[in-house]
Amino acid sequence: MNLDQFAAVISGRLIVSCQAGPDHPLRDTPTIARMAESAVLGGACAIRCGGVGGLDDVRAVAEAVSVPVIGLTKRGRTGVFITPTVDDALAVLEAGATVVATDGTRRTRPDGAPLNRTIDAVHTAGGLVMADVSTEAEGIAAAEAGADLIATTLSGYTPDSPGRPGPDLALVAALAAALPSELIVAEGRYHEPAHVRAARDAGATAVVVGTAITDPAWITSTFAAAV
Ligand SMILES: CC(=O)N[C@H](C=O)[C@@H](O)[C@H](O)[C@H](O)COP(=O)(O)O
Repeated sequence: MNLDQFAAVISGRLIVSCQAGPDHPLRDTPTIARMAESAVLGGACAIRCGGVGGLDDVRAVAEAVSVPVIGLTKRGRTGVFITPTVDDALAVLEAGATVVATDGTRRTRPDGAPLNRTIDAVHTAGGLVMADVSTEAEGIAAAEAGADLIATTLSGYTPDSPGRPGPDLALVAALAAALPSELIVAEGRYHEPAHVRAARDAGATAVVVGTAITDPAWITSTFAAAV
């Protein structure tokens, strides 16, 4: 699938992130695949997956659903941890992803290669790249490096971006203004449909929702708190 085709699939649509942490009761590859199928039934145009479930999750989801998969692996939780090396990115593509999500910040990567090395390798292998950034400057640099999509995924999770309880709509608006011809994806702490609408109004091409759809423990806690 080329970039124009992928853009047509996701424009104005919801992407669902199907992941579960290492100690979560749903941390099981077939369960993640069924979660992805359920998300597609509900209207997800693409599935983001992998994470600590790694390549097994990417493979299983790509087999289970007909929509495109945005795949990633995670190495730890500090520094550059989302699909951090060229080899990781190629393995994600090989596992069946249409798009490889990778850290798009300007921090040193574990293999020492600059971001554009990963982007070029994925492009050569026929894939697309989503750069997960935390600031406007990182998004601009990632676009210059050739990333196909710029996502706000890492806002609140790097030393350069303050933590916050809700989504970073200001970053969505800043990226959309600075990069009018790029695909801007809003991701990170979109917990309500109103947040998703606000991201679209701020200029996001598409919005990724994870926890609020796929983590029953988190969902239960929001109801439990209201009792
Ligand atoms: C920072 C990081 O590691 N984010 C990860 C990226 O894949 C996932 O753990 C998030 O669940 C995903 O970004 C969706 O966000 P939320 O679950 O907040 O809707």
